[in-house]
Amino acid sequence: MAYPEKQLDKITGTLQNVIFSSTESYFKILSVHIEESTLEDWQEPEMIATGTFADVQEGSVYGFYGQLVRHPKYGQQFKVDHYENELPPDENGLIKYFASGQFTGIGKKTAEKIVNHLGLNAVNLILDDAKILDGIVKAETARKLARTLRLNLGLERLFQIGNQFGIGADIAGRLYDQYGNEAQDILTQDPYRLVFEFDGISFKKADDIGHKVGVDKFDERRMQAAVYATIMNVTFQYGHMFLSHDQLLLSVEQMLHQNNTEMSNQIQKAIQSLIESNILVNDDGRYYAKRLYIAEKETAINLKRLLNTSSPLNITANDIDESFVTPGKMTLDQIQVEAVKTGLKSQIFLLTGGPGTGKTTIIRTMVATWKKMIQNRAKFADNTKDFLKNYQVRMASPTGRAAKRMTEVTGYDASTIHRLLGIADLDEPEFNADNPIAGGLLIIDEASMLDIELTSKLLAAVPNGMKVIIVGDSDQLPSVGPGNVLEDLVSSGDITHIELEVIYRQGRGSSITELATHIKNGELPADFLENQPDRSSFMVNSEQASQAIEQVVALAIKKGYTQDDLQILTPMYKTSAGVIALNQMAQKLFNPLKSNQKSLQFGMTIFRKGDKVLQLENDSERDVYNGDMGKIIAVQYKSDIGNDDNEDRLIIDFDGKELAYPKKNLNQLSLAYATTVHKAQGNEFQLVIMVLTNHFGLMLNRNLLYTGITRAKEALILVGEYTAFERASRTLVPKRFTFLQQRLSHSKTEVNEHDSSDESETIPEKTPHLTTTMVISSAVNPMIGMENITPYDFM
Ligand SMILES: Nc1ncnc2c1ncn2[C@@H]1O[C@H](COP(=O)(O)OP(=O)(O)OP(=O)(O)O)[C@@H](O)[C@H]1O
Repeated sequence: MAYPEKQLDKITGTLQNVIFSSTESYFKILSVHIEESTLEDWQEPEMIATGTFADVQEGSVYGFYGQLVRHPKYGQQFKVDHYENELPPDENGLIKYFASGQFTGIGKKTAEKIVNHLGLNAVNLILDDAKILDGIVKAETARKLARTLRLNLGLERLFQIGNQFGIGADIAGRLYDQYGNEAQDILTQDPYRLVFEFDGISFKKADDIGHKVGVDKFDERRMQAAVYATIMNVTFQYGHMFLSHDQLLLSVEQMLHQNNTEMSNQIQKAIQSLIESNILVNDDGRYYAKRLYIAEKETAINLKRLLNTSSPLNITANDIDESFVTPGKMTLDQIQVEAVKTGLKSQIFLLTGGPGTGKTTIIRTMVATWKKMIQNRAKFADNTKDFLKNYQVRMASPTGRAAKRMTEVTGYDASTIHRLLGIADLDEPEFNADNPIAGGLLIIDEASMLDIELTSKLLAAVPNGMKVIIVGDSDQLPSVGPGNVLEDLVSSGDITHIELEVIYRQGRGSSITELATHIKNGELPADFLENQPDRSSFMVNSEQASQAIEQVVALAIKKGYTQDDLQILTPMYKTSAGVIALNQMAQKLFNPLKSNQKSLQFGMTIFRKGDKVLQLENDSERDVYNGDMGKIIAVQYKSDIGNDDNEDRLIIDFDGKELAYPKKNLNQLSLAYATTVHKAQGNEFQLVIMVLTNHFGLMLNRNLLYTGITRAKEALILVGEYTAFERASRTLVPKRFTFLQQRLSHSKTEVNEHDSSDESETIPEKTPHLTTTMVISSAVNPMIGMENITPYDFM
């Protein structure tokens, strides 16, 4: 195999010592004594080399390929792209190497025999395939020799091979962690296996490698990986639970850029094989990834289980009446009272409503009423303490912020659902069907964010008899992960549901809730462009949007708004009015660079003390989740006193919890002055600046706009193009293909693995992302009423 190499300099030298070795990655800093080099400008006998290295040995000779760079603090050093162990250069040296005693069963004679047969390239030939030693040494000796060579050189080789395939050292290191010495064979002989098993190699990457190593285009491993990757992309990118046969076929053909009869036959064969090997499920024409099928099926089964049990407390209407606690001096309206009473009586209850309709008020009332009721009952229990524990209220939400808010309003502990279930990364939850959570009443808020997999885990851990109250706003964006849980539960009709419609929020923030109601109904209000005490719109064309936002933010700062109060929301990362550009702009305004200020850079982002930051992924172990916002309270360099990470790091405060982010973890963070609407779900801010322009094209939909504006508690400023806002308000988010609703509605027929009842769900024939049609509003003058408006009008 010959793969093209990058043009790099080479230093050959003896490793003198390892100055630094990261404990969590393969990053190392080495001091190298140079024996030979292609660098023209370097005259010193030694050089500092940095990069990703396997278990390198001090005193050994290596060839380092890379470039001379200037580190701002440490001066010139050699940044290593890849390296190789410089094996002895002649036959005598190689014989000595094999006979050195480190290879069991090999003395001088056997070493000579190996080198005579295999020549100077013996090591590489053995690493490629140990069978080459057949007939030269005994099978057992050959096996041990190959094993020791791989232990010594395997990861180094993997780095080199990975480099030739465009796989960086991080991924190569992770491959080695997962597969050990087998990684090299997998990469070069069966790269498609990685699509199924390894998080970090896409189908496209595997296919590039497959192509280079000569895998046939109809090879069944390629076909199966293509089908699997397609279904995973469609479900995890677009939220669908399944595809029809034709959608799946069409999407795979599109991914492979080929649609002829032969290809179509091979894809269908691959679909069949994946079903036989239990990776896909064909559920009456709905093609699921097995794990999603199980999640949907178990969600339905657990909901039915819970619906069919009753609380041992046997709560009556009278019990609730006697314990009813109204929060503060408020008088709940009839439907709110009914929601509290029905909710506490039902085994499972759904409460939905837009902003300001009293969902939190009802949670407060329910919790207070439940607490009183349980305390009354506890008087008659054998063991009061146990009784109170067994019937305690549990509260959780998909995000940390929402959980914190629940705690604040109810005075009861709430947590993220991950925390409630004890989900640590990749492991099974600590609480599950065999080890259920304790309590008598479970309240889940922000349920629009529930995806099917989290819901399935949650419901499995709910014991029989525990009441479940699910609260959310079904007009918000659906969950990031697959499924459409809240809407499916509502439309199943099998679960008691009350929708709150009257908006109670008054004063500041109230015209925002009115606007939300209009948008929910698919229209912009007639007064959209008129300034309200709590809402204003600033219509500019897309090129002017970022400048307009800059002016608005500058003015907000003058008026005393802090970075915690203000949030810029935009649909996408790129474009001049996207997250990345707006963050850079807002950072300059909120946290301008001071001279000699410490900072850490990751990609294009420079983090410094005082910056508002966003966590981009779930880290259950540290209890910090995708969408959590924090503030950088310190930037610590490696040499700083008190830095026990031994590398540069940030200290971030997430609502009172301080976490360290060494440099290698900075990929989990971004600045958070501006975020996507998706990332802001579950969070609320005093002032929201919402940006929509027609550049955001297919992202413009009603749920996105609705979710964005309802993040604003006190004031909302809309910036962008009127037509974009109008288009968003008229465009429904594409429907997700799910079957939870039908599985629930068909509760009379047992849902099981072979369920093939005659559900008459019609599956749209084409994949939605391929055919999404947008309902674009009729022409409206974008500058209506804009003549005299300046940013001053908006504050
Ligand atoms: N029946 C009522 N009478 C008077 N005020 C009410 C009533 N119900 C709710 N409110 C008030 O309306 C405001 C909004 O209520 P609440 O926060 O419970 O709504 P919500 O649906 O949780 O809103 P959001 O989703 O925006 O947080 C609160 O100030 C609350 O005190």
